[in-house]
Amino acid sequence: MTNKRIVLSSDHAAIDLRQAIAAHVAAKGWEAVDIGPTTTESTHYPLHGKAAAEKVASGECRFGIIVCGTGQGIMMAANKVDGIRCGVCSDAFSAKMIRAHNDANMMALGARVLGEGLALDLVDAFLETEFEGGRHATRVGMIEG
Ligand SMILES: O=C(CO)[C@H](O)[C@H](O)[C@H](O)COP(=O)(O)O
Repeated sequence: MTNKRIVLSSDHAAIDLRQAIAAHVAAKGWEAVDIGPTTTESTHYPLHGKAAAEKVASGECRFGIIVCGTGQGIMMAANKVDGIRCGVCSDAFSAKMIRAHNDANMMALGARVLGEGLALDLVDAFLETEFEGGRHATRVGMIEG
């Protein structure tokens, strides 16, 4: 894989977890493109989900990992950007399957849902799983319309 960049963003609810994920993926050999925010001042998750999604959709980054309180709101915002397939994960099976069957290019996590250890395991499961293609490619194509 030539593009080893992962964009990370969050809202105020998830600064610490986002920064822990950035350090974790960098230690695994990825280039972490952390687009903030850097303070815990209250902000709006749609802005940060969209900004990260645009870096994936443009090809600048291979994957995106986005975090808010639950992961749900920032996932909804990211999925509004053409070409983005983002799922919220709280378990390792789903983190693998959104890659294997759905060719997800982004993952959303909930900082008010997950402990850091589990969140980092989910990140690893996502990044270490390849898309299986075949019948799943047909279905992913149907998502794109
Ligand atoms: O958008 C969310 C739900 O999907 C996130 O959990 C946000 O982080 C949350 O709504 C922020 O809430 P706050 O009371 O403004 O900190």
